[in-house]
Amino acid sequence: MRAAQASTSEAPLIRVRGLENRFGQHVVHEDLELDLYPGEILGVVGGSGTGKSVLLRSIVGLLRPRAGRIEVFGEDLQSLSADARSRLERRFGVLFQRGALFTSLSLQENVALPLIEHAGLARADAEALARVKLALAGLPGEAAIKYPAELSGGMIKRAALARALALDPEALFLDEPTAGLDPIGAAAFDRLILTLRDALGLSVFLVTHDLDTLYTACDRVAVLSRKRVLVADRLDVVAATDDDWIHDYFHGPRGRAAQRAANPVEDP
Ligand SMILES: Nc1ncnc2c1ncn2[C@@H]1O[C@H](COP(=O)(O)OP(=O)(O)OP(=O)(O)O)[C@@H](O)[C@H]1O
Repeated sequence: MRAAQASTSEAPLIRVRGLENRFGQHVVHEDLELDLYPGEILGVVGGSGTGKSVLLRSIVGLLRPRAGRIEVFGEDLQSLSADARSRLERRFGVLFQRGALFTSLSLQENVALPLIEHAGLARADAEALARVKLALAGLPGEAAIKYPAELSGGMIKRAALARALALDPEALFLDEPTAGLDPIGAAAFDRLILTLRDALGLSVFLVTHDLDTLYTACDRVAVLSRKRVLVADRLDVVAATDDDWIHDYFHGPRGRAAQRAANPVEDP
């Protein structure tokens, strides 16, 4: 397993306390607690429908929780004015599950858009910077003028990542970034996230079902279950937690294979 980069002794970058989310009678989160520390890659896992995406959307300000407190960079999200909130939200980069690129725009136009809208750059400057971001996300130069429909799933993810990086965020939120990628593409994406975190000092909140991602990229893992975070800790601690879902997930055939791949010499 990789060494943890984050210092959990520092003040958290994001602090969630007493979070409650519900849709009608359906309670998704109740008294949920979670921290994201500076420089860490936090993997967020849980069964389907346990509220991983809802948690992500609450933290980035796309969903107003029913109750609770979300502190981001030391500020209480709910008590900020709309302007202050919008300034704060620009310090996040978000990669949504399906990439959410504009299909009628080329990749460089997609990535340039936040630079024009939020940073006030002229189009030519924004597109030049967009090409740098696309390269940072591992795309070849000729991809810049392509349209999303012309790209593979892996390239779309990279373009969406480039857009999430457009405004030089301090924290990156990724919703199932390797879903739909083949294993080689997924492994390359995991390495890219690690490289970017190390190079740019990002803190990363990463929703995933991908066990390989947990083993190769994450410093800590948070498990969502029964409306809250059941445990958030290093992977070995989480995997040893006494809980049926955790046991099935980490110690089933896929979990064992991911662990073997991550620790080939430790396996008998
Ligand atoms: N806008 C909404 N209106 C009503 N219910 C919603 C809404 N968004 C999410 N939900 C419900 O909240 C629950 C949690 O959804 P969420 O998408 O966060 O799950 P998840 O853990 O990310 O699942 P998956 O792993 O399948 O992506 C689900 O039961 C979902 O149907």
